[in-house]
Amino acid sequence: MENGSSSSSFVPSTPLLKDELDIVIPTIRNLDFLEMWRPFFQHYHLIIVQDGDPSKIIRVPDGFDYELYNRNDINRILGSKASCISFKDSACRCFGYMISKKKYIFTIDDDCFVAKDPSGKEINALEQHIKNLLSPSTPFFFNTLYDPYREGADFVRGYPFSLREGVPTAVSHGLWLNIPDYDAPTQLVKPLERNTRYVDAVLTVPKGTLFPMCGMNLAFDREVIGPAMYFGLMGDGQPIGRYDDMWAGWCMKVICDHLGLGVKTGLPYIWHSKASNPFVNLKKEYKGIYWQEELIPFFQTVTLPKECTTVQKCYLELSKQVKAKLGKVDDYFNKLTDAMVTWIEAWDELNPSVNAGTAAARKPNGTAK
Ligand SMILES: O=c1ccn([C@@H]2O[C@H](COP(=O)(O)OP(=O)(O)O[C@H]3O[C@@H](CO)[C@H](O)[C@H]3O)[C@@H](O)[C@H]2O)c(=O)[nH]1
Ligand SMILES: [Mn+2]
Repeated sequence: MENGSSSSSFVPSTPLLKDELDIVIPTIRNLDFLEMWRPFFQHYHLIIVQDGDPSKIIRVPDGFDYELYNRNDINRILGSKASCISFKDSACRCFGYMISKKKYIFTIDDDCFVAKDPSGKEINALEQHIKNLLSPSTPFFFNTLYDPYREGADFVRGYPFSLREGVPTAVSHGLWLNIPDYDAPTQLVKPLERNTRYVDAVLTVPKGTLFPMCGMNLAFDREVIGPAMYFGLMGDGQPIGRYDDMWAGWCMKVICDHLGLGVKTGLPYIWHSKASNPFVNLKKEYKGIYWQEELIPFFQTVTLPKECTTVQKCYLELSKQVKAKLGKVDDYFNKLTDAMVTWIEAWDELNPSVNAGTAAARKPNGTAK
């Protein structure tokens, strides 16, 4: 493991959650992209998860405070439990979630840059994620004026007052201008399509609704939902890739719904600069494209018993249901359920004190059960 830092003469005003948030970056390349993020990131601690060849030297620009973990570090720290951390896939990023000691995580890919809003102003994506996480969500009743807690908005007429307190926000899911996060078939059919549409909105994903969570520009409350953010078994030696964030998003969402926690999507945007190879992506994704026609009905019908009052208990119960109901889809899911259990064991080993997910389950009227 490598630590890096160098003094900076600039004395910043104290950025929001400066000492309570880690930025997790999975990478196989040099991190020159950080230069563009410097004004927004340099006061935060980075956790760099170096994938692929551990002997490769990853260059980190001066002036950032970071810790870097390669595969040798992961194997040394987790021992046999390292088997649950993917290799040669961005799913490795979840090791950064586990090793962090902070309350919040923001994860970003190294081909994501600072985007501009329609006025031409550079978007501080991290600041927007923090705002999203620090304000409540409204999963039980849809507000047609979008985020009611935002400056210049509110709950509209007919919105039940008993629900206006909202619930704690566990996840903030950001979006991307330029290269959209399309699956390989769509990439192949629409190779030149670029996302130029900036939608100035933050929405709560309603309770009971799943969504395709992308890991490119994502933040979450690690103490509330961290153990559910396992990015699965992908990449080297696995029959599937590019479903890491999707798997985590489906598991996370059913657990958030059960515990009465909120998930937001929309702002902030980042500028996604590089389209990965659609043919390589098709090879990684193709099993996922047909498996998910069985996975989605499974997640849509999952129920967790009321005894599942922590994220860990929910996750272990979910792993049992995956084994029982998806093990017959493909033996991969039996391996995945074992890895889900290993992930929780490793999480609890590295984080003995934080008993995540103890947020009281909330009844629809917003009061604890
Ligand atoms: O083997 C690898 C490949 C890449 N990385 C790092 O992961 C991110 C994403 O890589 P990249 O931008 O090349 O790929 P995308 O197709 O754009 O990624 C999106 O698809 C999802 C696939 O799971 C992913 O969550 C999305 O972000 C970069 O930082 C690479 O350096 C890696 O660690 N190992
Ligand atoms: Mn990318």
